[in-house]
Amino acid sequence: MESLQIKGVSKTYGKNPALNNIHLNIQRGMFGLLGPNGAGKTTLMRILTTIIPANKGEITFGRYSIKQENEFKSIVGYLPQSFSIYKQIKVDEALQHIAVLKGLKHNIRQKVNEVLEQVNLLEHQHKKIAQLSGGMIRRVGIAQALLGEPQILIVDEPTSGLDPEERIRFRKILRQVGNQSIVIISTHIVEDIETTCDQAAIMFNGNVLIQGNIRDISQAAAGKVWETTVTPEQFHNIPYDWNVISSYREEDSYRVKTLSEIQPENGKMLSPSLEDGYLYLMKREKS
Ligand SMILES: Nc1ncnc2c1ncn2[C@@H]1O[C@H](COP(=O)(O)OP(=O)(O)OP(=O)(O)O)[C@@H](O)[C@H]1O
Repeated sequence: MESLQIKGVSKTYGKNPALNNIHLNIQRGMFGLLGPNGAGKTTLMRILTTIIPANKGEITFGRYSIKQENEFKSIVGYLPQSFSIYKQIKVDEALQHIAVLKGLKHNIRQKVNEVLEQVNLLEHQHKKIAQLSGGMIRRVGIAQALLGEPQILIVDEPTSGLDPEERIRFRKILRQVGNQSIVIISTHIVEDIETTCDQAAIMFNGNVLIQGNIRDISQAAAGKVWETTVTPEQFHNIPYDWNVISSYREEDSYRVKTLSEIQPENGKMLSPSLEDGYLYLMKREKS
């Protein structure tokens, strides 16, 4: 099975480095790119979509190389975070127009219907974009990215701004696409990755800190996640260096989850989640 191979990719803006010698090997399925603002995720996605060139490195997918820009572009679909579309046009007309711009020549109406079906918008095809909710517009965004049957689909901040129901629906659509193609989602919402992805990479300051399956990344925090039960008074005076990740209110106490190299008093060790692994790696990099 072909994989997307990113080898030694670097990018600077003027003198400022944005990506430092990135290596990633991405297989079919859902792949998460996780990192805080400024980590370099958008830069990497813009390189993959050939919007900007890398300064160094190689990117290939089977016989396709990013050096043959137009050919490579034809196998990539992209939904940018800032996807917007003219509001006074109907859904099907908008997609037919985009299909032509993408260079599709035959059976355009049928191909538009297929992608509308994939994103559950077939019944809304004759509505104007202005009549759709934010979540539905985002699904139109996925539909346009799917035109041309890309082998690699890249989605930036897939669920930001969506309500919980639409978020779940959107993740489901991405997972369906991930059965046949590579889907790369870039986000700082850990839950998006935890609920949809098989594999992920964590980026920070232009570097890949770790790549692997979700469990492996979670394990970065193994032996460092603790749960302690405290009184309300103790809870309100928790020192900053406890590194509280989350807390749950019980009837007359609080359960507090913390990140620590050493066992806190009465601390019970927990098995780490992806968020714990991510927070641990961030803390390690920043200290
Ligand atoms: N067009 C640009 N010109 C100059 N510097 C840029 C440009 N785009 C990004 N950068 C810088 O490159 C670095 C990586 O930014 P990038 O947008 O790729 O990160 P990100 O992980 O996508 O962050 P965010 O989640 O905020 O979009 C940052 O230091 C950013 O300031």
